Amino acid sequence: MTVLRLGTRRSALATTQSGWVADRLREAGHDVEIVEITTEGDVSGELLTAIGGTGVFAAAIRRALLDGRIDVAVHSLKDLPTAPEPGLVVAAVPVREDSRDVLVARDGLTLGELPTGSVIGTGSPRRTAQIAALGLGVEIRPIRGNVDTRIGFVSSGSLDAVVLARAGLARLGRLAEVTEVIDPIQVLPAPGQGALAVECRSDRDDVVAAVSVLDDPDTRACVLAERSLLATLEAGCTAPVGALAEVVEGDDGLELSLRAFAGTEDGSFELRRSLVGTYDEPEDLGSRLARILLEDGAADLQVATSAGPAPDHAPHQPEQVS
Ligand SMILES: NCc1[nH]cc(CCC(=O)O)c1CC(=O)O
Repeated sequence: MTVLRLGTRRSALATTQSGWVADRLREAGHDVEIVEITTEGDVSGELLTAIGGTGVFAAAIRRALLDGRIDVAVHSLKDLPTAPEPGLVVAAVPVREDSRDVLVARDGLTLGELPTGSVIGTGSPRRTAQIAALGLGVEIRPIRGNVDTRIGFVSSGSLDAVVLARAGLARLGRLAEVTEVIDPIQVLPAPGQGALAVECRSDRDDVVAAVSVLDDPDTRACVLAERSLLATLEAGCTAPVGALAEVVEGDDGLELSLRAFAGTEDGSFELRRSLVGTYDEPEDLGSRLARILLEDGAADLQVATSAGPAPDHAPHQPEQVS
C-alpha cells in the first residue's frame, strides 16, 4: 500500500476529525492523502428530516469507498446508520471525546437560568424531547446549519440558546463558548455521540490492518451497546432516543452500564431506563435495554409522535449538520 486516500466532507468539523485520524495514521508510519467529498447533507439548506434523514452524510462517502476512489473514511459515529454496509467494515472506533451535550446561551446562562419564554434552537428530536420534558417553560425552535451558523443565532440575538455536542466544539477549539455542560441525567446524548468510526473496504486487509491500531476497545464496547439499543428500537419505535454507555468496575471486573431515553417531542411522555451488563456482550445489553423500553411504552410512542398512519419503518433521524 503506497498512499492511504482518506475521504472527508468539507465542513470544518469533518475536516478536523479527518485530519486527526490522518495524523494518527501518519504517526503509525503511513502516507495519507486527504480527498474532499461533497454530500447532499452539505449542500441542501432543508431540514434533515425533509431530505431523507439518516445517512445523508455517510452515503456519498460510502459510495466513494465502494468505488475505490478512497481507501479510508471518517464518520461521526452518531451520523452512521445502524445497518451494516455490505463490503465495508468499521476498522476502528478511536477513543471517544466527551459525549455530553452543551448549552451555548446568551449572557452565560444555564438551562435552569433561562427565563420562561426563552427560545432554544435545535433540529434534533432527541434534544427537543428531553428539553421539553424538563418543563422549563422554554420554546424550542427547529434550526440547522454548521456549528458556526448555530452559535451565530445566539451571538446575533435571534435565539437565547442552542444545544450542541460538546465533542464537536472540543474538536473545533470552541469550548470557551459553552455556558453549560448538560448532565446526562437531564439530556442523554445520541447513541455514538463523541465517537468516530473509521471505515474501509472489508476486502482490503492491508487498510484494515493499518486502521485497526486506532481502535479503542472501551469506546467500541460502549458504542456497540448504544447502537444495538437503537437498532432494536428502530424495529418498533420512531420516538427520539438518547443513550449512553460507560465502562464501570464491577465485582468480577469490567462491566458496561447503559442508560437510555425515549419520549415524545412535546415532552408529555418520557421513559428513562438503565441496565448493567458484562463488558464482553455490549450488543446483548443494548438489545435487552431496548426491549425493556419497548415493553414499558416506547412501542406505543410510534402512534403518539406521528400525525398520519404509522410508517412500516421510519429510521431515527440524525442530529443536525455539523
Ligand atoms: N450531524 C451533527 C453532528 N454530528 C457529530 C457532531 C458532533 C461530534 C460528535 O457528536 O461526535 C455533530 C454536531 C452536533 O450535534 O452538535
